[in-house]
Amino acid sequence: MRIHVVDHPLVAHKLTTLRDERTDSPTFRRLADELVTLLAYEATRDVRTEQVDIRTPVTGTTGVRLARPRPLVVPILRAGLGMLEGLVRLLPTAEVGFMGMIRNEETLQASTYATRMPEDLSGRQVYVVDPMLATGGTLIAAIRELMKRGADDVTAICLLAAPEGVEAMERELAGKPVTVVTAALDERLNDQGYIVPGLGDAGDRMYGVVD
Ligand SMILES: O=P(O)(O)OC[C@H]1O[C@H](OP(=O)(O)OP(=O)(O)O)[C@H](O)[C@@H]1O
Ligand SMILES: O=c1cc[nH]c(=O)[nH]1
Ligand SMILES: [Mg+2]
Repeated sequence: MRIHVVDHPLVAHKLTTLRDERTDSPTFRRLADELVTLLAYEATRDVRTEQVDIRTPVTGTTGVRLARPRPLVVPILRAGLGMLEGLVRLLPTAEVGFMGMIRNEETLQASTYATRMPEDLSGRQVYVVDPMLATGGTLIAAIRELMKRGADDVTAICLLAAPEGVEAMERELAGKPVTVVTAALDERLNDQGYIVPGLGDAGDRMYGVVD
């Protein structure tokens, strides 16, 4: 597994406002959208392309376009939904699959309540988006499901990652073709499994508190 922490002043600036408890939901959603677009630049570095012959108004030339099969983007509901548009804007040929997952706040175990994506992902590049990589339970389960369906190259784009979650992914997905791109690797998890300093509950901050 590869991890890439994007070190860029614009990313750091936007992330600081995102973390700030005074940032309201509309601003939080806008910043999450902007941040995924910046992270996508790094995350799509190895997106597959094919050569194409075109004519400019001046001459013929050879360029590239996104290859088939199309990449698949998978937001992990709820909070991952806030990162979807920012990514598909840059990957116009991508298809979109959905996974609804929830972490039990007592046991910290992740469970899946909805899945809607192709059964056969053989040969597909998949981009999973979820703002928070905390214990790693959610992302590990999601990536296992994608690989069970045949995905051969998975990139996870997160806004924040905890060292505990990165270690769990390295242990559980050792040797798998997985890359994690994140805006920051934070200090640790607290006793409730929240990332420190973190930004709180990403889903609640985007969409409001659910009982
Ligand atoms: O790495 P983990 O310890 O598994 O935690 C990370 C998960 O927790 C959050 O989702 P949550 O369960 O709060 O669902 P929500 O997006 O509906 O709020 C977050 O968006 C991740 O999916
Ligand atoms: O800090 C955290 C950890 C898990 N999920 C969140 O939304 N925030
Ligand atoms: Mg949540």
